Amino acid sequence: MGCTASTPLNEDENDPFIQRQRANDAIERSLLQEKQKEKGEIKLLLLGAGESGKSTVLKQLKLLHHGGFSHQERLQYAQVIWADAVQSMKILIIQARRLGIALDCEDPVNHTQLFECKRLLLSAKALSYVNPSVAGGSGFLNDYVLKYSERYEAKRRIHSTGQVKGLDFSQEEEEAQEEEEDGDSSQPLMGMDFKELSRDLNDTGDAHMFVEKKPAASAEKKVSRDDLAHAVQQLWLHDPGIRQCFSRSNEFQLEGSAAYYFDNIERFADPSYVCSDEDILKGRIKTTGITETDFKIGSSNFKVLDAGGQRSERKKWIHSFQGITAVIFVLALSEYDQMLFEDERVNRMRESIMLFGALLNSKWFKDTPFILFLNKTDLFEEKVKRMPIRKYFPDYQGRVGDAEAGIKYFENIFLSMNKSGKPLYVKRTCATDRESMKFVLTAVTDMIVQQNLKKSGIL
Ligand SMILES: Nc1nc2c(ncn2[C@@H]2O[C@H](COP(=O)(O)OP(=O)(O)OP(=O)(O)O)[C@@H](O)[C@H]2O)c(=O)[nH]1
Ligand SMILES: [Mg+2]
Repeated sequence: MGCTASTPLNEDENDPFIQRQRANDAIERSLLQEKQKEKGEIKLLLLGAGESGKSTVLKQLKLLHHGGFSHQERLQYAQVIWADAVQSMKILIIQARRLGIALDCEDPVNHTQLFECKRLLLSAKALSYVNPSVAGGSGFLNDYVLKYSERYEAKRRIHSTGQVKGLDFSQEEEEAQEEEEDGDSSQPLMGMDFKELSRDLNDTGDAHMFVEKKPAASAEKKVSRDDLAHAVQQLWLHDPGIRQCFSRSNEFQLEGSAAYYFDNIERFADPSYVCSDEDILKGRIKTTGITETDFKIGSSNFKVLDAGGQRSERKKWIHSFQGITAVIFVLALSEYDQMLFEDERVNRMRESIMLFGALLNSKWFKDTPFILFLNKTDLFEEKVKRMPIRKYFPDYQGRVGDAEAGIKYFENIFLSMNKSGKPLYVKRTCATDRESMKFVLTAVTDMIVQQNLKKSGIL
């Protein structure tokens, strides 16, 4: 006979008290497991202004630790890049007119072929070449229409105060409420079907994109993707005015990877094209909300949160501020001469400086280490050769074309924002480059693991 009392099993199971007790035990056990899991988990939060490269950093982590991209993602990016390539070339034509840049393609007598390419392109509806379900469904379509909508742009300007916005969440919440009450600028487009969206993008309301209306007779005939790709390529390679306009793209909004799209347009013209890793790193899909991705790095569990960086997205950030092990703030160094997409009166670099200061010194991150990625170094090194930093930051003393002096200058501005003297690490990055990012991300994740172990008293 053993010393533990054995009770008949059937009697126990029917006893409501014991049943309740067992249910409670199970709940407690699972809460404890959850807590233990969270305790060991490292939470990294990617923050920064829109287009700074946060999602590209996440993509590099996926390549390193998540087995890369899914087939679905490869198909999705092929659709999105194709539509953006066509739209970006249209933008260059229209902006050249606005900036008074002479284009060969406007000359039907001496440049008949280029003229025809331009005509084809301006009459094409970018969205009608996209399979909306593969491209990301109605969410993508809504975002796409808003991105290129002249009417929405005008509304953005009217609504904006032109002031740099920090992290006054109560104010952001109020504004969101107001927008809802007087009809959120983005809402009327939500939930519309593809045909309506496509029409909306092409009607006279978005006139600056579609100044040249095609004749009714040719409206029925859809230009083939190959012909459209050829038109983009010809304009890119053979119209010097297009290149000149491209070199002034800091004066308007253009996709950061537009040159890559044009250089590779033939590949993207194939409707069944499956994107390479490099294509996905160069492609852009704006993040809305906050995505969470789990990684197993060495023996540590990481949760990486990627937040949408545009102003309208920032009111959602606060929901992810708790329990963060480290913040990675991504800055696009090359954007010192560009204005925000959300408000073309605000310099992107200045917005990032203010945003960084507000986050670094906020009560939420009092004890949280920050890692600053000085990103887009490749674009920055090219840009400083032709665009003086002093034009936008008058107190800059370095030589024109001196990339090192330029990086140091901005780095010092960011370091000087650190009021509490808490840990702040700086890394120079080119988030689209696999080799260098492998190195940077390995160093960063190792450092975070070490610090986390120290903090929890294990080291
Ligand atoms: N040349 C170059 N392009 C980069 C670099 N980092 C990011 N990009 C490109 O910049 C664009 C925007 O990058 P994203 O990672 O989507 O930016 P984001 O910060 O996630 O933007 P939001 O989601 O709007 O907040 C993409 O086309 C990227 O390929 C870089 O270091 N060099
Ligand atoms: Mg993003």
